[in-house]
Amino acid sequence: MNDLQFDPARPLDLVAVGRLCIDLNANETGRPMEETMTFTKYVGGSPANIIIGTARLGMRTGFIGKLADDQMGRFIRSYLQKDGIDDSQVCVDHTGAVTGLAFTEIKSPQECSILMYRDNVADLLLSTDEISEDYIRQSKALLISGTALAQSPSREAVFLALEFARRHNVTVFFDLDYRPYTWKSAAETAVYYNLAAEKCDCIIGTREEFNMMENLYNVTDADDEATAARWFSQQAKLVVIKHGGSGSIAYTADGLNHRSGIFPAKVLKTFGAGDSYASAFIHSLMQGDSVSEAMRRGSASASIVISRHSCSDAMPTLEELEAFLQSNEEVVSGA
Ligand SMILES: Nc1ncnc2c1ncn2[C@@H]1O[C@H](COP(=O)(O)OP(=O)(O)OP(=O)(O)O)[C@@H](O)[C@H]1O
Ligand SMILES: O=C(O)C[C@@H](O)[C@H](O)C(=O)CO
Repeated sequence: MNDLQFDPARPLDLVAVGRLCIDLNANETGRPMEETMTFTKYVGGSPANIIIGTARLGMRTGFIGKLADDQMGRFIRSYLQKDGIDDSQVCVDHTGAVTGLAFTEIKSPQECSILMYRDNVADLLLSTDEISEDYIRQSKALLISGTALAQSPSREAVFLALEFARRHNVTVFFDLDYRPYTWKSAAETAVYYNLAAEKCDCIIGTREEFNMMENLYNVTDADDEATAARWFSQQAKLVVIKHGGSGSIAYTADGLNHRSGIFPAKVLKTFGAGDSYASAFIHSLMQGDSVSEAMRRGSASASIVISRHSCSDAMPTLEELEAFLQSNEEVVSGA
């Protein structure tokens, strides 16, 4: 059982804060970036992908972020609007900052990588005066994502959003979303991740991301239970540790753990797995499902997205997810 509370009187279900970017995914798969000639453009950035996923599943969503004043920024805004995501708190930079670009290389289903262009990006210029307490208090839940903590002023903006969420009993989900290229040093990264995580109700990350927070370098046998216990001594009521193709494990504050397997997929590329997992997991939990059911749905959504070309556009609708669950079996191997 999890103790997360969602106030039914709030008009919004989930508000995300953080980066809105562009993914340029290689059209020619099975070859290195050097030989890739064409790419397809999609909205990207982990919190953007997650909010798109939850909107597709029927949640009432909003986004707090900053866009570049360029064609890419306008493309992102119109995409959010098309999916019914409230963009009233998405502001526009006027200093000449640019939209972050992620070029993806799909050498094989197992060998995917991302080449980032993130100098002077607009998303990291979100500032505290662009965070509305009144907006945050209208939502049942807030999603934060680690990359927004990498630099000021975005870092302080996220901490202010966290403070407003705490003040108004808005449940906070933290998707760790650790992207090393955005950070200066491992020690600095861990400090800010820990400061944020101690204020969050539900923490979702891969084993490697939790290792980073615990300053465990080159450790292959870290203890999931000890990790969860560390966060239960703070604000957390639910800790989800993902193990890629081996599934995931969630811990609840009552001392129970819940294991999920995977839905075998015809993998096209692995990125986007985490974001699609998070969106269906959060949606399911907020519908009142058990933690185990939420994990099952997260795994199913991940399986759908890794078999498709994009991360955002590939997010399933509720009908697609239900149909997938009807016709596919989860395989549990033990995370
Ligand atoms: N090869 C796979 N086949 C089927 N499902 C998978 C596979 N890899 C991952 N998943 C599903 O996706 C979930 C999240 O995967 P993972 O641990 O790779 O997250 P992540 O590293 O955050 O993803 P991302 O690559 O998007 O950053 C897993 O718990 C699992 O349910
Ligand atoms: O911004 C990034 O780090 C890349 C994302 O845009 C991309 O969609 C992804 O990797 C999803 O997990």
